Amino acid sequence: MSMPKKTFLIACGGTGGHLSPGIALAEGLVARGYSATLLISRKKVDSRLAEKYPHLTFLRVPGSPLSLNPVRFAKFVFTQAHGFAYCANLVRRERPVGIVGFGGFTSAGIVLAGSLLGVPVALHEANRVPGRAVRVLSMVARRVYLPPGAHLSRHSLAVQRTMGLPVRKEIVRIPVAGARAQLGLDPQRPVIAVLGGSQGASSLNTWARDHAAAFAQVGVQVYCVTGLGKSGAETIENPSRHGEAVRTIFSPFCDRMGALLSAADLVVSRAGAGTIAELIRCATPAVLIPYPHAADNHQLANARLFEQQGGGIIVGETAMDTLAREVGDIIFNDGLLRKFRENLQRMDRANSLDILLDDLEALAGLSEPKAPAQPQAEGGAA
Ligand SMILES: CC(=O)N[C@H]1[C@@H](OP(=O)(O)OP(=O)(O)OC[C@H]2O[C@@H](n3ccc(=O)[nH]c3=O)[C@H](O)[C@@H]2O)O[C@H](CO)[C@@H](O)[C@@H]1O
Repeated sequence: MSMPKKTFLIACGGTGGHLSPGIALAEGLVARGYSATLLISRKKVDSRLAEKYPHLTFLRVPGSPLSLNPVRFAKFVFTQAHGFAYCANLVRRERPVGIVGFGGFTSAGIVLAGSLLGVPVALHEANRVPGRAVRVLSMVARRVYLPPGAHLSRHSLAVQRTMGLPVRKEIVRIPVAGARAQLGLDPQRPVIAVLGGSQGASSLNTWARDHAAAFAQVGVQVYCVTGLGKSGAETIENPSRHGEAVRTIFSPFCDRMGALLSAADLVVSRAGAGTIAELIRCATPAVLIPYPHAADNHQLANARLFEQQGGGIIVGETAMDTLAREVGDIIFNDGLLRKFRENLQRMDRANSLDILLDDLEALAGLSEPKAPAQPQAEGGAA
């Protein structure tokens, strides 16, 4: 009779920035012979991202984000209490050997239930300014993974580890002509990809629409991922200065991020930790426009390291009127694009998933502990 597989529970819903590393981790655990269940939210973006992974087990847990609006606060309290009861039952039933939370409101119930029931709990923070969920829940965690240069001051260093963001295994660079053809783009013409994180960014969508004709004039194609519910799929053709048709594509969601980052000469994007890790993995230069209302301005902190390491530049939301000029200057500067790509290749840390898996196995008592990775200097890669 075969032994049941040891199970890890991974709480990673609410945004693509939480779910994508959760999927990467789940696939890594399954490849090492464990079973993994992903706890996600009931938001549309979670369902859409999960669709592509029918071989993984997803559970939609009750929960909603914290809000100071009285009605939404009452909803938060009610759904979190419901979520906690659901998670306590789940832990008793599944008897996981470890629990990993990637932050956000879906982590709270399972992390608290797991720690009360004696399961080793780890938290992973993707951003260079740790979020509220990770700060609060770190009190009960046996391990907290933080990006290079980030610390939780009130915490023992024995609990904290420096860790990059695990990237889904299919996000890899592929040959550019094939990538462009897959996406319905002309393989011969340059491409700018416009990304707004998992929810899309209205100001970047408007910018792409307003500048599509001007980029077409100079032969540049634009591929804009608008975000679910923000607009429908649409392909527009505008003339180049030689009268040829040049494409601009708007798509609400992208299932082939590896192909898109391979197709693009330059990305114009928000500065979510997930997108930045994928830009580094595919060595695609970017102009980052940090979302100005992100908690504690963490997107600016994420973007600053990317810029300091030479992967691209930052343009502030208030300087959007300069964005087209900046993008125009970079897209035709082959020397600068090459330099950005070289810098990005130096940043790649392809093994952060393996380091994470090794440490989780040790934490769950499934292997001998290894020496902790030395905290990295401020300039370490994501
Ligand atoms: C507005 C906001 O606060 N966003 C936060 C959210 O990221 P948010 O989900 O907005 O964005 P990220 O860039 O971190 O991640 C997006 C993820 O979704 C995937 N994707 C996106 C669009 C699409 O069409 N297809 C697709 O697969 C991307 O490949 C990536 O893996 O959590 C991140 C991690 O804590 C934070 O750094 C971000 O600041």
